[in-house]
Amino acid sequence: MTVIVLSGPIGAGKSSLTGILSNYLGTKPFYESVDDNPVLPLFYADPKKYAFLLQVYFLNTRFHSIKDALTEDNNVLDRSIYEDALFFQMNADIGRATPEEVDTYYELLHNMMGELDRMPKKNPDLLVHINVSYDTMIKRIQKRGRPYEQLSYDSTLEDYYKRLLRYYKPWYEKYDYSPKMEIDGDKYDFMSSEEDREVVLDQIVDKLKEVGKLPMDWNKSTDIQIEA
Ligand SMILES: Nc1ncnc2c1ncn2[C@@H]1O[C@H](COP(=O)(O)OP(=O)(O)O)[C@@H](O)[C@H]1O
Ligand SMILES: Nc1nc2c(ncn2[C@H]2C[C@H](O)[C@@H](COP(=O)(O)O)O2)c(=O)[nH]1
Repeated sequence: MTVIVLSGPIGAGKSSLTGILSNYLGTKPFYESVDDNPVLPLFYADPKKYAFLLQVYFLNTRFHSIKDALTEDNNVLDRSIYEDALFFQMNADIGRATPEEVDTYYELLHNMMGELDRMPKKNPDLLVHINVSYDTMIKRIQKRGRPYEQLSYDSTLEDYYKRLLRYYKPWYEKYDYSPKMEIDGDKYDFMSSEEDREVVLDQIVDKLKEVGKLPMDWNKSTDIQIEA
């Protein structure tokens, strides 16, 4: 069994690369609950009121996905549960959670992570982190077009997104639950350029070989599923 998780800021390309990668490797994609998430639009309309509820919602859905992913066969997840605290801490730091909500959240997170420790497989096999600059992030958010994520919806979103990028750098550096690698999301347009897509997939395949999750002589034409 091999579990790959994607990480990165909003609009970095996680869902897109999850689809491309799982299709390429012949594995199952697991997507974050976004378009069917009833709390997300509420959060963007009134962040202070809904930050805690949204976090509990995401934590719950992420916990479900990761439990499935860690018990099923090979798969790719479009965001890691390890990013959950990054989002909540950032929101708490800008005054969107009470001290009681902060304490309750961390206790809940601790309990849930304790449950994961009891799973036969505790951690993913590889984290693929997509790095993007602020300009790229905004272009992609515009391209995707969710109204409540647009800068025109709320003038404080510029600061929120810039802050999010600042939180991601130390988060990635500290991350040590599994081997990890970075993809340059500014440089590679893996959506429209076949050449760029190949480069990115090659980088991931090379890393999977390096960490012993693909045979060294694997190539797509051999059509072998990633190794248990
Ligand atoms: N590397 C890329 N090059 C060009 N467009 C991209 C790239 N990655 C994602 N996109 C586009 O940006 C938007 C956001 O991508 P998405 O995969 O939803 O990001 P995330 O899941 O990280 O929030 C989508 O419209 C997608 O087509
Ligand atoms: N406050 C939080 N917001 C979150 C969290 N995880 C995702 N999100 C938001 C950000 C986007 O608006 C949307 C989808 O995220 P993508 O990165 O997939 O575009 O949901 C979170 O934990 N807390």
